[in-house]
Amino acid sequence: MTSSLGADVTPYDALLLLSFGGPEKPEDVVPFLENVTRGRGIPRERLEEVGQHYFGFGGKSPINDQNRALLAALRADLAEAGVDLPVYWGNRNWDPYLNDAVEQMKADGVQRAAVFTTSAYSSYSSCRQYRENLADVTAEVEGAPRLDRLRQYYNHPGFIDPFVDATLGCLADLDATLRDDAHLVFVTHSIPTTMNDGSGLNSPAGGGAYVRQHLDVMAQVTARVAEATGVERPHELVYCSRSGAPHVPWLEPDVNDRLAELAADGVKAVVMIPIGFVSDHMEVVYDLDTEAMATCAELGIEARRASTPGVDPRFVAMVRDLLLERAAVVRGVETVRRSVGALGAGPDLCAPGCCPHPRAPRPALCGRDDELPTNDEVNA
Ligand SMILES: CC1=C(CCC(=O)O)c2cc3nc(cc4[nH]c(cc5[nH]c(cc1n2)c(C)c5CCC(=O)O)c(CCC(=O)O)c4C)C(CCC(=O)O)=C3C
Ligand SMILES: [Fe+2]
Repeated sequence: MTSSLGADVTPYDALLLLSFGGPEKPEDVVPFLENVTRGRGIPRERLEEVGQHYFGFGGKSPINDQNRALLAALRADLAEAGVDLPVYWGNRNWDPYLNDAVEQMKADGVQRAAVFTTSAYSSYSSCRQYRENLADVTAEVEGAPRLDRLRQYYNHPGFIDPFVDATLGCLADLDATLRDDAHLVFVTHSIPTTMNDGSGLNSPAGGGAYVRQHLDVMAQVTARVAEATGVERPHELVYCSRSGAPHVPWLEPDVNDRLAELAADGVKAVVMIPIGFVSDHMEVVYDLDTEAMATCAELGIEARRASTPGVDPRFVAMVRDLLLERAAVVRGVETVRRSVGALGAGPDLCAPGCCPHPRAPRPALCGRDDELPTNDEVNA
């Protein structure tokens, strides 16, 4: 994917990769879970269960190595495109922490950084919570660089195209007798239904954006796969990784429950497409590759799991595209905002009150409701 945007990243003097973070060894697991769930009322049993998922993988989440690979790929891509920009990496919940990255940027004299998050969709957990962390770090680190979060990219071709190819690869890998009737099972992280209701609130898209955005991605991938194979396949969106108290409704159906229904309906093969995840997180390697795959084996369903974008060159180039696009916007230069599907490119700044905190409002950066005097002129 070549960008028509050139290589001018002015006024940015750094790019920050902002991710979730994950444990790297058994001793990390409990403190990591404490970081993630502080003040969130997740039942003890659920935490123990999730801890077991991590211990089952030697206490190491795949997410940090995925980010190290992305960091290296980003640096190589930028260098090759003639973009001279340092790239930093910080996590919300584990080392290397966001605060340390911002301290380092400050020490290096960075004035204004673009921030790419490893989270593609709108919702409190996938968008505003990252913006709250940016507000926190800006408040905590005196003289911190200004931080501009890059827009949502769930419908950018650099995110969609790798899923299309990954799905085609899985179909090709299935026995020819199963291929045409295989179901496309799109999977994302479940969230509380109230969190989905608030997702995108007050923006032109309206509430419920989390699910709507996923349905749009599903429609795109399904149509492209049909075009490439000449076969229209049944498809649907299901969820994994539900947590929280049992009486609180979360998005359903759970992938395992739905697989059981599909088997009962005579479905013999599925391709699971983890469109909720930009790379192989614990949810992908445990909830899908371990648990859902075991469910399929029990049910006699032949299953494949499509790969995540990871370090696909198109996904990596997308980050550069978003960066150059935003830099052009800030400079007041007309630019193309690439997107596919029905919903259009998302805004640079979030709408006031969108994706609200489930309990108590907190300052968040990169919105039109910033309580801190940043980003205002971007929107002017
Ligand atoms: C929408 C969404 C994404 C996708 C967007 C994004 O990527 O940000 C995401 C990503 C991730 N979630 C992750 C891990 C966890 N999430 C938890 C808890 C929760 N997630 C939620 C939602 C999401 N989560 C919610 C509504 C909760 C309930 C508590 C709360 O309201 O916050 C818990 C607590 C235990 C549990 O309850 O499961 C853990 C350990 C990891 C790291 C994985 C690794 O190690 O590879 C990643 C990438
Ligand atoms: Fe999560």
